[in-house]
Amino acid sequence: MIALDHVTYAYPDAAVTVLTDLSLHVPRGTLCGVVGASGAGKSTLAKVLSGFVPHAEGGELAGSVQVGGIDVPQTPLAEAIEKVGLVTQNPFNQISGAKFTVREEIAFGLENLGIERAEMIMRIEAVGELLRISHLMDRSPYALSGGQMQLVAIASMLVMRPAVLVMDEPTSQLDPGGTRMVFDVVSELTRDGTTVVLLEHKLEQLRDHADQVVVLAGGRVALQGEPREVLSDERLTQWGTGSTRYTQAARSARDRGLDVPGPTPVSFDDALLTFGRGA
Ligand SMILES: Nc1ncnc2c1ncn2[C@@H]1O[C@H](COP(=O)(O)OP(=O)(O)OP(=O)(O)O)[C@@H](O)[C@H]1O
Repeated sequence: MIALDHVTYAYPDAAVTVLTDLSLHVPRGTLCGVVGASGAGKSTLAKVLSGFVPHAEGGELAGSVQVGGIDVPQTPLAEAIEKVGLVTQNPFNQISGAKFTVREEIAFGLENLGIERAEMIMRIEAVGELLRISHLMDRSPYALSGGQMQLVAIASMLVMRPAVLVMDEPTSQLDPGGTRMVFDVVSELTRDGTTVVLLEHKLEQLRDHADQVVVLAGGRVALQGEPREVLSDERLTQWGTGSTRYTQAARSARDRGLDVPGPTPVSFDDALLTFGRGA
């Protein structure tokens, strides 16, 4: 469903490449988490996957980018958007600026897709309930809190039902309850066949929800695999991603000679099982 092969990219007039000979394959219906230090190129990868690079930002892109059945660099952005939805890091940038209410804002993409009115109404109501924003529908998109705006930005993408969703830190402005809800919604979408790439710093959430995790470092995929294995890898510190408090606690216990059985825990649930108090 996603096949990037030997992708190299530099922004216009930049002396160095941000992505260098990067290859990444993600099967359909997978929730793929991407982690990496600040500046590792996560947002750039999101823009490559969705076509904003190079279509909107220019620059030099080499290699092959196949996403949701299309060759992204060869497909006009307006068409690519139908297949690959991008939730940007800053929801304020995603608001169209052309609509007076949240309902109209969420309808904006559907209008461009030519979806008929009854279907549009049905989809908007459904996404409003799913993300618990039905009560905001008549508000101005600019009279929302950062977290509410983030949910509206996510709703605007989900409502178009793209085959692939790329989400760049979609829960950065949400409280823990909102974060859990978004991760649960996204997991549910993958069960229905949507492929999701989630660029994220919240390692515990990725451990609990992702099917696979990718570490970006030096413009390449440094590591890719099962979430617990990847997120407890000792090299994460050297790659600038850090580790969760549960991983740190287990390591420090081992350093003091204590017996911490099994694989290193990453999340609270892992820690419960590791210390024998699970289920
Ligand atoms: N429009 C641009 N023009 C030139 N350089 C850019 C542009 N956008 C990003 N960069 C550079 O590309 C590199 C990767 O940036 P990117 O935003 O992709 O990293 P990131 O991993 O998403 O970081 P963060 O976690 O801080 O969001 C950085 O060195 C950044 O300065």
